[in-house]
Amino acid sequence: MAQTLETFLPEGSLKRCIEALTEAAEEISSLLRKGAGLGGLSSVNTFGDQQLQVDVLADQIIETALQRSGVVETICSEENSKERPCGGTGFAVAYDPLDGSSIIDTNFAVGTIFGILKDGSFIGHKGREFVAAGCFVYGPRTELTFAVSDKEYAHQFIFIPTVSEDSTSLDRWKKNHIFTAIESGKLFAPGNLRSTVDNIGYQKLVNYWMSNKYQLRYTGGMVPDVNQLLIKGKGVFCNPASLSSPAKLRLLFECIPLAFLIEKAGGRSSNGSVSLLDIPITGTEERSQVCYGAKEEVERFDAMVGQMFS
Ligand SMILES: O=P(O)(O)OC[C@H]1O[C@](O)(COP(=O)(O)O)[C@@H](O)[C@@H]1O
Repeated sequence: MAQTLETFLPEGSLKRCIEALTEAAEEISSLLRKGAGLGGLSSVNTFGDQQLQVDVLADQIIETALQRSGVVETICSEENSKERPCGGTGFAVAYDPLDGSSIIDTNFAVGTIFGILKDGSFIGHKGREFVAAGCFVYGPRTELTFAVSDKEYAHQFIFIPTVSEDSTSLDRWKKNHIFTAIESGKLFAPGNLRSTVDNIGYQKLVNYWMSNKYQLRYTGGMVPDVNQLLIKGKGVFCNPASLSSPAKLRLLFECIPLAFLIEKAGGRSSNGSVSLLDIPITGTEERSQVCYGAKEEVERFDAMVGQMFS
């Protein structure tokens, strides 16, 4: 019988926190499948992005679930980046409620990204201190891919909406993968390609991938595009910056949690010079260029793109 999240996580506050996130993800997943909230809102988030109704809905669903858990002291999100009380004790949780706003209308896979720290604030900490991080993928299947600090590797669970008398909500999440390595392999997911106009290092790197017949696999959704590196066990994802196309990805809500996942699965992460897990968190609104993938691929990114424009 497949292991479930119920038996994978030891009893305790982290299990309660992950359970709250799964309950929210189940609700968001059903919202998306019903096509709810696709319309734009007049409001913008703290990063100045126009918000979709479903962005704000997902943000509220996660906030409510974390409040109900009683184990979360502080939350902040891409839709509302200010750290704010969550009424519980124990963790600080940072999240991007719905990553891929620009591709929801095209019905591509999107996701929720989260990072958990055992403290009341993220400020002054680093991603390497997180106790757990990961993402929910809302594609043909709804899946959770995450890692915890006191367990090896990264793990994936698929949501099977079964209801039986003696099962808990976490029993609906069945183990379907363990990720132990990300090797070199010819798969590339090149974000912010328009920055190749004035980022010559990135231009040369893209030419390298193409002249070495790398396979292009890019949807424009960070969650499915990074998650594929774990599933395929190979390749490279990047979203570099340039003067004309500055960094857009949010360090705390997107870059660090996915770096935690990739590095637990044996891959590497970088901002062009250091691991994203070694960048001190000085605020909740920082952006960064990113690269994730096999050791060799990330080293090539650092050598050819580096940190010129971030
Ligand atoms: O269009 P680009 O520059 O390739 O960047 C796409 C990136 O921006 C994002 O859409 C940003 O995410 P949001 O949808 O949360 O704003 C990522 O999912 C994706 O990887």
